[in-house]
Amino acid sequence: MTPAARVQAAIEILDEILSGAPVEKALTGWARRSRFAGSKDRAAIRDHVFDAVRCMRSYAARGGAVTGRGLMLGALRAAGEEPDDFFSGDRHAPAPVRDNEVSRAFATEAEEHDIPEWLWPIFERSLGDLARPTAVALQRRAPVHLRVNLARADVETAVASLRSDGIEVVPHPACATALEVVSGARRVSNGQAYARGLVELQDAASQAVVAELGLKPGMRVLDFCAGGGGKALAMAAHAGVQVFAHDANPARMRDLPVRAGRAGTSVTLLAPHEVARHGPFDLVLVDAPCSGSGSWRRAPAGKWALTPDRLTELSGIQDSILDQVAPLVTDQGVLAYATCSLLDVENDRRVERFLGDHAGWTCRFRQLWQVVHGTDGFFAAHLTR
Ligand SMILES: C[S@@+](CC[C@H](N)C(=O)[O-])C[C@H]1O[C@@H](n2cnc3c(N)ncnc32)[C@H](O)[C@@H]1O
Repeated sequence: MTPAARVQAAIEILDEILSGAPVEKALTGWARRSRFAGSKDRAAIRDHVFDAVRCMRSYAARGGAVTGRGLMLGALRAAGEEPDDFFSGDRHAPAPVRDNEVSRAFATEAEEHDIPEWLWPIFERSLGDLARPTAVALQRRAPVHLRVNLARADVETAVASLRSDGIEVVPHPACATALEVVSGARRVSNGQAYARGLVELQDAASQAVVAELGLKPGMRVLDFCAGGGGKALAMAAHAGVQVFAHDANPARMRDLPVRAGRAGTSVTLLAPHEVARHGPFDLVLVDAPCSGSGSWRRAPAGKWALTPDRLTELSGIQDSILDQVAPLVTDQGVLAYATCSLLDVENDRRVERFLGDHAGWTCRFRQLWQVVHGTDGFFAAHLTR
């Protein structure tokens, strides 16, 4: 496909997304209908689409319309490309740019920085001086991070194995197990290092959240919101730690046993009615459902789907999960609360609410990992009696 044909494909996919289709579904639907496209074409089109969803507001302003065409026109202008080189009207290329398809000045800072208008005051209050640089970082692609699975290999062995797969990495400062892929990212999931369980795909801040838990041999820990099990697996890589996993939606943990097997570790899945009978636990991790604002680079549609009502609803869910798990923690144990959110209403304010309602508990650790420091945005607090 020509570069212009890739732009035309992105326009069609973006129009589907703007009509309400989920991003992945729109991309796979297009790929299924377009067997002529090679893997490089698909990857380039995917990048166009994700870039445009990340920068939906600013590209629409630069492109003059909230349409697939407007977004791609805005994308080319933002990148300093000459739109006429792509919008040529040639076969498979978009039609030529019309006189009324002009760029306009940004109406607000939120528009310029691709944050929903209603959220900007909360974003600014939460991040202070880092609000603008964080919003800019969220407009860009996320790096690919790997976790070295210490249950299978040390860092040197994993790096050597990745190199023989054609993947170059550098250590990431957020955590001793974290590597950042500098080339060959698309080879990771088909490589030997991954197949043999030496590495897992996991953001460095997610790894750092687990590294800060102070896991020691003999501990029994519960991952209460285990989902796909990224953190449960990272905890299970610690020798002598017994990991239990639970999720309100157990189907989300479906792949966890296979992933644990590949990693040479073990995680015991608990159905909701089994949790209390296995408690209390030395550590309960609540990796809570949240806005996902810290990972909007990877899942940018979440940025536009969030509403004030949903944010309020999430706070209620976060509070009720914390209340529910507090009795599952041993007297000397730790309740670790984590979110991949940058917003104070999901982080500090939830901790303050918990401490206000639960006499005798204190917060002995609190940290926000910042997107501007090269990881997803993540928050963690350790609550003890
Ligand atoms: C942020 S995700 C977890 C990600 C996962 N820990 C990881 O590292 O891959 C939050 C999870 O919480 C689950 N969840 C939502 N409400 C819950 C509840 N009331 N109790 C337990 N889990 C819940 C969701 O199904 C979702 O899988």
